Amino acid sequence: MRTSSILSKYSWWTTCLSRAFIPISFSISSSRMSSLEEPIGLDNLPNLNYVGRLQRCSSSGCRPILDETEIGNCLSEGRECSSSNSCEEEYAWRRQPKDKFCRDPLILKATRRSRIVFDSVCDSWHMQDHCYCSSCNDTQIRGLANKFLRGLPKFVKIVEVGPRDGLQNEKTIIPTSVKIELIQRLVSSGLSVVEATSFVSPKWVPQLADSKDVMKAIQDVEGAQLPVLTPNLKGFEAAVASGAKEVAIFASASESFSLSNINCSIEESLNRYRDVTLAARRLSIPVRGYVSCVIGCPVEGSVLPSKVAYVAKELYDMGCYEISLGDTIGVGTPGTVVPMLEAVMSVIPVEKLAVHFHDTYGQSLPNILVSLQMGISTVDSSVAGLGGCPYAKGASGNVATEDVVYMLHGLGIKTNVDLSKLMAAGDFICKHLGRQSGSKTAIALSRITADASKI
Ligand SMILES: CC(C)(COP(=O)([O-])OP(=O)([O-])OC[C@H]1O[C@@H](n2cnc3c(N)ncnc32)[C@H](O)[C@@H]1OP(=O)([O-])[O-])[C@@H](O)C(=O)NCCC(=O)NCCSC(=O)C[C@@](C)(O)CC(=O)[O-]
Repeated sequence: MRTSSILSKYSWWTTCLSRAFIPISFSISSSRMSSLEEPIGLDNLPNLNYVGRLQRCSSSGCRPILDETEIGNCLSEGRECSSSNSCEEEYAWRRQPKDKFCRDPLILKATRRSRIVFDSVCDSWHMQDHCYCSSCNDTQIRGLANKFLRGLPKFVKIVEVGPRDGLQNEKTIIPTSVKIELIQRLVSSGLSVVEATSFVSPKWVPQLADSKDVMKAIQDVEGAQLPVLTPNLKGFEAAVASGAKEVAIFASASESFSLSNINCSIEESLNRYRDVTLAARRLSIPVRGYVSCVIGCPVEGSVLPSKVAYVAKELYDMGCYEISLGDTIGVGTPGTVVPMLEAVMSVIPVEKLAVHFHDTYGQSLPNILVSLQMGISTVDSSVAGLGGCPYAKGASGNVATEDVVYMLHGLGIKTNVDLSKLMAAGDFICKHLGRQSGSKTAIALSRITADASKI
C-alpha cells in the first residue's frame, strides 16, 4: 500500500468523524438534552459504518500542498479536482437514523431522503503542525460553534513546567546535561515560559539538587522566561545568585498539604513569601504565585473555593504578577473547577490567573476548556505529561503540553508553539526515562508517522 493512501485513509476517517459529530451535537442540543442531564447513550450514536461519503472536489485549493500539509486533506482518495477554490462534501447516512434520536428539522428533512446533505462548504485539512483544522460557511453550524466557543481567547500562553514539576518526582537522578537539553528543546519549540528547576532543599527534592548548574548552563538561552521555584528567602537568594531572572513561590489552600510539602502552615508560608516578594521587588524580579490543592487535598479531601480565593488573594496582594491555580492531585472536573474559578475571579482579575491541572482522572482538557470559557488565557502543562508531586500521593502527571497545544490549535487559538518540535522534545526526555509519553497526541501522531514510514 502506498504511503499516500494510508495517510489519505487517516484523513478520511478524521474528516468523517468531524463531520459525523456536527449533526449529532446539533440534534442533542436542540432536542434531547435541555441542560446538563445525562450524556447521550452510545446506542443513540449513528454507527460510523453507516456514514458514507460522496465528494465533489474542486480546485487546487483542495490539494495537499506539500510544504503546507502533512497528512492529506479533502483530496484524500486521490480524486482529481477542477475549478473553484473549495471542496464540497456530502455525507449520506446509509441507513435512516433512529426516529427517537432525530428531532432536528435539518436531520428529519434529510432522513426522509435517507441522507443528510450539507449545503455548506466545509473544508478540513491537516496543517504542518499536525493540527486538524476545519471551517464551514453554514450559518447554523457556525452559530452553534459561536454559542459554545464564543469568548475563547485568541492566544493562550503556555507555561511549560516539565523540567521542574515534570522531573521533580523522578526517582532516578537525571543527568544535568539532559535537563539542560530538554529546556533548550522546549524553548526552541516556541514556548515562551519554561519553568527550569527549583531552589528547594535537596533533602526534600533530590532530583533538583543540581539547580545551580542547570541555571548556569541556560544563561544564554534566549526567547523565553525561565522561572524557578523558591520556597523561602534562602532559595530566592540562591536562585538569584545562579542567574534566575524570575521566581515562583508556592502556597497551598490546604493546611495538611502545606505541612507535608513545605513543612509549615499556610500562614507561616505566606509570611515567608512576603519576605521573598519584598526582596524580589527590590531587585525588580517578577514573582509568580502558585496555589496548590485548589480542588482537593490528598489528606483533607475537598477544599473550599473561599479558601483558595483567600490564599490566591494574599499572594496577589504581596506582588505576584500571576497566580497559578493548581489541582495538585487532579481530582477536579468542570463541575468543581467553575465554582473555584468564580470564587478566585471575584477577588483577582481573570487576566492575572493561570490554571495548572494534573491529569489523574483524565479531566485536564475539559477543565482547561471551561477555564478558557471563563476568560483564563494562561495554562500550565508539562511535556509528555511528565510529573507528579512528591508530597501528593497518587497525583499523576501534569496535563501534557502536546495535548493542550493540539486542542488549542484545533480551537483556532494561537500558542506560537511548534507541535513537531515540542513532540521531539517529549520524545527526547521519554527516551531518556525509558518510558512512553503520557501525551495521547504525541502517541497518536508518532504512530501515524511510524506506520507511514514502514510503507
Ligand atoms: C521549604 C523547605 C526548605 C523547608 O524545609 P525544612 O526542613 O522545614 O527547612 P529548614 O529551614 O529547617 O532547613 C532544613 C535544611 O534545609 C536547608 N534549606 C532550607 N531551605 C532551603 C532551600 N531553599 N534550598 C536549599 N536548602 C534549603 C536548610 O539550610 C537546612 O539544611 P541543613 O542545615 O539541614 O543542612 C522544604 O520543605 C522544601 O524544600 N520543600 C520543597 C518541596 C517541594 O519542592 N515540593 C514540590 C513542589 S510542587 C508544588 O508545591 C505544587 C505545584 C507548585 O507544582 C503546583 C501544583 O501542582 O499544584
